[in-house]
Amino acid sequence: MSTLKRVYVTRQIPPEGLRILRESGQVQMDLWDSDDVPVPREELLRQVRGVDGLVCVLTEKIDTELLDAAGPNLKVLSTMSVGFDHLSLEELKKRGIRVGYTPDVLTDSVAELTVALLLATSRRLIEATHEAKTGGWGTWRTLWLCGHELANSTVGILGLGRIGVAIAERLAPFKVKKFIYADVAPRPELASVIGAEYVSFDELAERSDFLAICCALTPETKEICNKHLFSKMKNTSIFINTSRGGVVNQEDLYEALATGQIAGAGLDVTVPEPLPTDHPLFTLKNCVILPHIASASHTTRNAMSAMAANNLLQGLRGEPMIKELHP
Ligand SMILES: O=C(O)[C@H](O)CO
Repeated sequence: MSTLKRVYVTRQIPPEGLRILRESGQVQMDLWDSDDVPVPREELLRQVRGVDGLVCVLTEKIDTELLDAAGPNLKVLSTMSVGFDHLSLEELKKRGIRVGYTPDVLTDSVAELTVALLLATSRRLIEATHEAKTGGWGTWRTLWLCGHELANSTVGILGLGRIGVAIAERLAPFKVKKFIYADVAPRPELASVIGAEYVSFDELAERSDFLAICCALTPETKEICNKHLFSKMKNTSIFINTSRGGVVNQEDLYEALATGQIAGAGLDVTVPEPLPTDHPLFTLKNCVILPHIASASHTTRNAMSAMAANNLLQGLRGEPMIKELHP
């Protein structure tokens, strides 16, 4: 009888992770062999039947239905993501299923992209290239395409963790005057790295010239960025979200951008994803929307896939994982 553990991988993850799984000699792996199309739900429910381990990405909802379909053999779930709002943690815990995820390895890439998005939004780069390409570039004009600069600004971070610190470290050389942050509790150790001041949620909104959203999506943070927050922000402020779309009330954000309540927004994440091309946010010049690419560098995606594979194998061996979520 084979001692290989049965594993299903819900996406063609980057090569490093697949290599680790294939060469482990530990698993018999089935794979949804596409990166372009997520595994259809029906197919997923069929494929997970009786598996010992599952590697997923953030497009798969790991909920009661799926765990019921998998059955009692399932002992380890490994998600190739730092975010875990697609997982029913309570249900996983109840069933004693161990959960691996991939923090840290993506911090640099996400921080880098956040800075790029912030600059693209505040200095109106997308509008500017569009104007240059489509004949809007007349004479040099004194106030045309003026944006907002980081020098002497106050940068606010909602949810100070590894990524927020990494963003601040990258922004500091732009001569930011002050970093402030809000969170459920002060994070003195992390804050001291970037000299950030702990403030209330309202103060964060009122004082930030740039507001970077870095908190996880949880029931507490769902749509926490809504008209209350936007109404307290300055009309010169830039709002940047690279965490999860669900932390923002998009109708309220649209209103704030369309009425000039805030100056601009850069979003790498939306609800839903993909955001329909006829969504009102796409009509706004002061809203830059990216298709969830914050961790999308070759190095990082391979590192995430390797970590997801190693987490799974360690979990199946009953060893500590490199990065395990303890719900
Ligand atoms: O949760 C994550 O890992 C990011 O959103 C995608 O890399």
